[in-house]
Amino acid sequence: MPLKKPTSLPERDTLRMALPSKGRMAEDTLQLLRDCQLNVVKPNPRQYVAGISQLPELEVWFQRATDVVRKLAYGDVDLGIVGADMVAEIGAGDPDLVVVHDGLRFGQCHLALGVPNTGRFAGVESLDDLRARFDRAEAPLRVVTGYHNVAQRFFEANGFRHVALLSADGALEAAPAMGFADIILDLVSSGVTLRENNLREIEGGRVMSSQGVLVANRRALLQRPRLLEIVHELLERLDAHLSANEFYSLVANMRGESEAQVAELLLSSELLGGLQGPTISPVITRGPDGRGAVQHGFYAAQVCVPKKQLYPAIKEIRKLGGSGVLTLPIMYIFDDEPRRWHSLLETLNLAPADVPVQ
Ligand SMILES: Nc1ncnc2c1ncn2[C@@H]1O[C@H](COP(=O)(O)OP(=O)(O)OP(=O)(O)O)[C@@H](O)[C@H]1O
Ligand SMILES: O=P(O)(O)OC[C@H]1O[C@H](OP(=O)(O)OP(=O)(O)O)[C@H](O)[C@@H]1O
Ligand SMILES: [Mg+2]
Repeated sequence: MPLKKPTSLPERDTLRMALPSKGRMAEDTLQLLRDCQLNVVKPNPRQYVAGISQLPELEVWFQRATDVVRKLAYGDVDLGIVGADMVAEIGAGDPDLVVVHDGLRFGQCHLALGVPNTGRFAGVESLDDLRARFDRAEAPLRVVTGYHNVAQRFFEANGFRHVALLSADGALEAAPAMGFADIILDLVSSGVTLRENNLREIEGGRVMSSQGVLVANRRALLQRPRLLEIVHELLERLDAHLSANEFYSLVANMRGESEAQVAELLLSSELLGGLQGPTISPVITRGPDGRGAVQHGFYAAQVCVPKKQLYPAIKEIRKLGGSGVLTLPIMYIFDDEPRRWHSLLETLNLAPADVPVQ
């Protein structure tokens, strides 16, 4: 019989965060935290508890992805990092789970139906086709998946009435060829596994997209002293790193009559407006007397551009008379207050004044 969820939080003095112990998310989670200057120190590889020196009151527990969500739901851990797919499957509709950060930009994949290219399913192009031809009481559609809860909701929402959900612990893509199932519902990222197994996605067959998310236990957020402060710090560090990762900082020499005129030139371009407009500085060179002298008609301009727009931005700078463009990575962008912090406070019905954070 399943254990009923306790009505009060387990008593303990420490705060706990669960991270995936193995699989694809494990190393990327640790790397993300390292990128935020948070080093998880694991005394030895077989040990399941670790610490982060910058957050001494937080214990880190390594758990299988499914257990990260279960333990969050029960309040045995207060925070966790896991794929959104796992939250949907294991924690669906649980009011105790609060997604604090919904886009950690790793573990990107989506859950989708995989339908055989050959045989009875060869002509099925869309979910509507699939329902019209294979949702039959006399021969239910056999779907193998590790995501029974997600699958059940998806098929119900899409009007299927005769689906048999089957289980397997891995290599689901082999099941249709083996004759064990008709189609699969599994994670896809590059699509190679589907393709190599003679399966394909169909129109309307995408179930949900997923990436790493930071999740918390709602009651822990409200009742455990210091947890909200730690969450605030995590959100600040994560967003500072994740948003910096999207941009390059460019420094270029620009010809112009004045700072204002150079600024105007740059602002005339959509690409070069920067995050908050460009920064323009005079260029100082050594004069004949050995002292610094302002070089007239020359300015250094600094702008941030999206990484994907790097080359168009450089062409634009040249078009505006710029030269010598230095391209620098940005480590962190600490903005005023993370947008997700405000959303979290709203979710918890708290006012900013209730949570004094530095
Ligand atoms: N191909 C993929 N590309 C990107 N992310 C993925 C991919 N497969 C899985 N993930 C993400 O990683 C999480 C963990 O999956 P993974 O397959 O590494 O572990 P697992 O299947 O839970 O455990 P095990 O290694 O024991 O099978 C998934 O819940 C999902 O969020
Ligand atoms: O679209 P692709 O890039 O090919 O990735 C999809 C595959 O990745 C996952 O399996 P994984 O490699 O984690 O193996 P597993 O079944 O042992 O978990 C998933 O279950 C798919 O089989
Ligand atoms: Mg897997």
